[in-house]
Amino acid sequence: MDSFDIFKKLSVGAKFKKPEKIAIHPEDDKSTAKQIKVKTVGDRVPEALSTFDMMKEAYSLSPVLMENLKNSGYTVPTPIQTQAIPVMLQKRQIFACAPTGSGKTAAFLVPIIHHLNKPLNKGFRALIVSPTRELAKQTLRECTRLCEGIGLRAHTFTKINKDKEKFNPKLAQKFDILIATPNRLVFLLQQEPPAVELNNIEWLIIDESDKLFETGVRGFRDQLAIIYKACGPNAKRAMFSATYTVEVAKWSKKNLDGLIAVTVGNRNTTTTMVEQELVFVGNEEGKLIAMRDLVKKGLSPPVLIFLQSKERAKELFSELIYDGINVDAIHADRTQQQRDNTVKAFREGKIWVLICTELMGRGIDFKGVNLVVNYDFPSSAISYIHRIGRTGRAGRSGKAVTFFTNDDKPMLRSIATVMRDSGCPVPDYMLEMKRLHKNTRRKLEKQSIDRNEIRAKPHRYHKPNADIKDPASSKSKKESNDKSKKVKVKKNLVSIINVDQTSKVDKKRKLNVSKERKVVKKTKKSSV
Ligand SMILES: Nc1ncnc2c1ncn2[C@@H]1O[C@H](COP(=O)(O)OP(=O)(O)OP(=O)(O)O)[C@@H](O)[C@H]1O
Repeated sequence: MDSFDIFKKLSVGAKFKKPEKIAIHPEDDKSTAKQIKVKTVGDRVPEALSTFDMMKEAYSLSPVLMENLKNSGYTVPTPIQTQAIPVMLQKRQIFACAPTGSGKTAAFLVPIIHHLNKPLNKGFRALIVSPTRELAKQTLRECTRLCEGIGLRAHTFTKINKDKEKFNPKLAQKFDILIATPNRLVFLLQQEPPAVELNNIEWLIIDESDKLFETGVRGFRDQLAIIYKACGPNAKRAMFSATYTVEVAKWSKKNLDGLIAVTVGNRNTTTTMVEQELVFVGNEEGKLIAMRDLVKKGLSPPVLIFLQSKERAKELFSELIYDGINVDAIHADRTQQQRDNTVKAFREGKIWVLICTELMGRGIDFKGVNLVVNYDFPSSAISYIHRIGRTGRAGRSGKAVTFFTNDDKPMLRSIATVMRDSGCPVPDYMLEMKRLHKNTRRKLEKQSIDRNEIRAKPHRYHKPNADIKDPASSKSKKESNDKSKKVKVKKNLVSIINVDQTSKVDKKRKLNVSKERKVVKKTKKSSV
């Protein structure tokens, strides 16, 4: 029996039957469409659209915009679009919650493009706030596509053209729509004089609103307060997200006059298009074995692999690149240019497996991702929903595999509950596990688990799991450090031997691995 057979014996992974295909469009399948409930709360809710043509008749949508929708392949509105578009076309403020990959971007872009109508040369009139630069760029692409032939121009800030961003009223006047991350925007707003003018904003869209309301390290909430103030009291606001949090709902109810809340399907569930699997892997070595087994069985690219930190993303990259997998990694330690290149290469199919952190967990729309692997267990149910939502988008099916170890037990119940609520059968024992107190859960969500390094060789001196006694744990730290150094040196020798047998690109990437390993060792703190 080899190590993999042992792993299989140990595994209590739950394999789930593939969900039935559910229609993204009401017309695709009338019976299933009825199951996608669109709930609204608010006064005088506008009639939902059943076709895009209804917008032309009821709201005189421009033929060019209608044509652009058609050219994007949008022939029938998705459930969120059926309701959010008419709400915004009537200039009502909205709080919208709809599953991942269900077309929320077009749901807010179409009404703002309609309202802005044509370029006025008076600067930004609509602002879309996105949590990451990658998402901002993606939204810019969709916006540019939908604005074609209308003359409206959208802009996003990047670090690369930092200098050009210095207050330049002429440059800013050419643009109508600004798509920005809160960090960058607040930085520019706080320049003396402000490097960006938001006085004319008519629509303020907060994409991934629950993320931006998190009171995290970056203090998104404080940043949003600065942005709101800069936009002035007349800007209409719209909040969009795939996940619901009480904080955003309460804030919206209190602050948005005439609010209409729109919810598609059940709150905080995953899309039904994703087949979900939870796999117990014992410990960190088990994860690598399980990962290699997935490869052995045959991966169907594109594949996304999520890790909890940039250090771990680098470590897994170092392992998988040796296996000859067409892999790359994206995380906060890479330059903006490197991140852009990696995203582009993955979109173009030049990279098949992309290792990433929470940075890519939200909003990113890679076409046709077949598999999401949660190599590290997500820190919260919300994170799980967004991560696995990178597959099963726009009516396509997908698969998500989540590895867990003994260390992940405390959060297992909440993920299992999301799976059950999304229609996946889960073993009863997971649902019967102890429910964590709200405060404990929040604390756990904020701190990432201290995990052993990802390495092919067994960890002779790894942190012992609760159930496994490690005979080496009593040895002095110095001794174990010395031994692990020896293993590292050996591995680097192996990499040099392999380099000769590979292509030029692989040679370069593999040689970088040794350098990256050293950096990983130094920066052991966990962040994306
Ligand atoms: N009416 C439509 N018909 C067909 N495809 C659509 C339609 N609207 C949007 N799409 C496509 O669906 C995919 C997902 O859309 P989008 O990225 O807006 O999802 P989302 O709801 O914002 O997801 P997330 O919550 O993950 O950010 C995109 O590829 C988009 O082009």
